[in-house]
Parts: sequence; structure tokens; C-alpha cells
Amino acid sequence: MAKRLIIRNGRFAQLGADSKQTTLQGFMVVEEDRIVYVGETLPSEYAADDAEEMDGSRLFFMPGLVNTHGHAAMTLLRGYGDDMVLQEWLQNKMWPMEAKFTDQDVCAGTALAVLEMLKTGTTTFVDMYDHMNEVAKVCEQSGIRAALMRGAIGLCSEEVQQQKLQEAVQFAKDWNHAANGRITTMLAPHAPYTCPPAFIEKFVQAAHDLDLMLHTHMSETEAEVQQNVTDYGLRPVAHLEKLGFFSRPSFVAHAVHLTDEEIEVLAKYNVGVSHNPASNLKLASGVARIPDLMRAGVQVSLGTDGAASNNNLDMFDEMRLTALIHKGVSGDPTAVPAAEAMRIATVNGAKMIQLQDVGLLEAGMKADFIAINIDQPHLLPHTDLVSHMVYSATGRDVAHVFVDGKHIVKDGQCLTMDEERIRDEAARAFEGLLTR
Ligand SMILES: CSC[C@H]1O[C@@H](n2cnc3c(O)ncnc32)[C@H](O)[C@@H]1O
Ligand SMILES: [Zn+2]
Repeated sequence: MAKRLIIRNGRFAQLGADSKQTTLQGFMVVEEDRIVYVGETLPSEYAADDAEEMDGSRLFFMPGLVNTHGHAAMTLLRGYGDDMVLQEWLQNKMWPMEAKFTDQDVCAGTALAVLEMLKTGTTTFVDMYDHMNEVAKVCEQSGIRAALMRGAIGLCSEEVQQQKLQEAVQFAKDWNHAANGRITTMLAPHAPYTCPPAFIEKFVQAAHDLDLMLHTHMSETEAEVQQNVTDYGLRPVAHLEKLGFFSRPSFVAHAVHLTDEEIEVLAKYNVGVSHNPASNLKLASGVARIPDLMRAGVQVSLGTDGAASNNNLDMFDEMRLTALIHKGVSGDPTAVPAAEAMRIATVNGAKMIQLQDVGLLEAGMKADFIAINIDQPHLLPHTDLVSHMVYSATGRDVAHVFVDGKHIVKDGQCLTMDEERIRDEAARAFEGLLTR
């Protein structure tokens, strides 16, 4: 018989298009890796003696958070290069240190990131980096779900570009659908300002050949947009359109500096946008036009970017920022309501990376969910728990995390990762980077 978990007396976020209310009180049943039932009463067919039971009375259950843009191993550079604009930060602080990264460093930094993400309620993350076999191994072992890609910067000889492309393709082939389907892969030229047009076109061709999604950084700063116009006579959206990038299923990170016409182009090609509010604020890049993008029908999801431009990987912070800053910028308190912020951080993220059965607490969906301890002063009274998750909670309130039906974080402790070892190795890796 299938392994069954019954959660009794819980409160469950209901974010689906036809949900009448955002919270349901009752029962959820999980069999193996799937949710099979959510409802106010428990049907007798599920009340078997051998089912595992969980008391949900002090918990709020919601879909696991989906972080759709980041560079996990950059946890090693957290706090190394604050208060700078993007190009200065990349060229003077990040790239010189990243050039020294070994497989071991990426393993240590990624393990630290995955531990932080799991403990703060992220069940799926997108990662664009180098040494990606190490990243994939950490995902395989930790139990997290991930969409992974080898990010390629093309500011090098054509021979080295070719090597990077081959590495990206090989990684994508080797790991797509690995770890029981928890790992999927994509292709990612880093950005139009670091990748010559012919290099981007090769990625587009490879994405066609392998039927993979494309992801890149786009229009993050005004300076980058102007540089694109100087170099290629086009703004980044028209430039990528011309190179065929949008002919593939794709999504871009940031998209802070867009015109009305560019928003229409993204909508026309169904190009998604991963919004990274904390990173955009910290690097003084600006605030993306999220309400305008959503009104135009562009799919929007949420990411942290790397820990060196955030400086944490807590998606609760990003949800709160998303709900707050767009009210402030627009003067409209309904710009991003709490339930919408939660949808952006969960089901929208899953759809963005083509995971159609992740992101909702509904029968038939993958059992990727988290439980928040709501028996705490800052989460009382229980007026509106979706509101509390967005405006009052933090990742530190997460008590339980399930991915693919497996209990990964229990009472705040990660069951699949050795926290003490990860902390030691990350500290040692950073020391090594400073002295090499
Ligand atoms: C080639 S691997 C990824 C590459 O991206 C760099 N990076 C981190 N954050 C940002 C950002 O906000 N914009 C552009 N590039 C970013 C990271 O340092 C790696 O070199
Ligand atoms: Zn990034």
C-alpha cells in the first residue's frame, strides 16, 4: 500500500484560480510524492490505521516557495562588496573572487545556500552558475527541487566560449530529470552585455535542439540598456528578440528598465519575468514595473538573486517587499495584494519553470509544502493567515518542509543535511578564497 500521511486540523492556503477563500481549515492527505486530498472533513477511505498522522492545529500550511533566480554558491560572498552599483560590484568584487572558485568552494557555498533555503521554506530554486555538477549533487543529496543551468559569460576568446557552450549543453543533458525528476535543466547565456550576439545565437540553437528553456539577465540597470543601444543600436528586448531568444520558452531576470512597447513584446512572446526586488534595491538598479507587467499578461515570479546582492535567501522577505514596494511606487494600496504576492512566490514560480504540478495545495499536485508555526506573538490573532505570511512572517517561522512527499525539515531542523559540517566548510572555503 502507498505510504500515507494525514494532516489533521490544519489551515491550508488555497491559491487556485477557482478557490472561493484563501484559507481552508481541515485535512490534507499525502500519498507517496503527491497530495491526494485537501478538504474540511476526512473521507473514511483515508482513515486507515497504518497512516502516519500529523497534528496541524498550530500550523499554517502553504505551498513551498519557488525561488526563480539565483546563484547559490554566492553565499560565500555574502557581505563581500556591499553598497555598490552592479557593474562596479561585478567587475571589482564578484568576478575576481569567482575566478578563484573551485569545485569544493561551489559545493560548500551551494550547500550553505540550500540549507538556508530549505530552512526558510523554499522547496524549489533556480540556479545559474559554474561548476554545476557540484550544485546538482548538493540538490540530489538534500532533497530540494531545482532548475539548474551553467551560466555562460562570453567575454573571452571564441575557443573558450565554445568550451563554455559545450559544458552548458553537457550539463543540461546529464542532469535533466535527474534525482527522481526533482532536477531539470536549462541553458543560460549570462546577459546581453557579457555575451556577443553570435554566442547568444548558439545558445538559442542549442535550446531548440535539446528542447530546453532559456534564461538570462536582462535590463537590470539603465546603464546596461544604454550600453546595449550604443553597442548594437537596440535596447535589450529588441536585441534578444532579433537573436531569436524569445522564440524559445524563456524567462528573464530583473527586467527593471522596460518601456510600454517592451512590455508588449514580452507579453507577445510569453516571456516570463523573475522579479528580484531586494537585489534590485541593494544594487540601486531600480524597481521593476511589476503591476504593469501583470496587467499586460506577463507571467511574474520571484527570486532572491545571489546572497551577495540581497543579502539572504529568505523568500518571505521577497514576498513582503513585493507587496510593499509596488504600493509605494504606484500610490495604489491594491497594487500587489497579499494573496497575489503569495501566488507570485509559489504557483507562478512553478509555472515559470514549467512545473505544472507544483505550487498549489490541491489533489494531484506534488507534495511540496511548508508549515509555519502560527502560535507566536507576531502571528496573532489569526485574522487572515495569508496576510500574516506576507506582511508579518519570516523564514525563521518555518517549522516543517516537505519536498516530493519527503519530510526534509522537521521542527526547524534539516533532516537531510549536516548543518554543523556545512557551516564549518563554508567558513573554511571563504578563508581559502581570501588567502589564495
Ligand atoms: C556566469 S554564472 C552567473 C554570474 O552572474 C553574476 N551575477 C550575480 N548577480 C548578478 C546580477 O544581479 N546581475 C548580473 N550578474 C549577476 C555572478 O556573479 C556570476 O558571475
Ligand atoms: Zn542574477
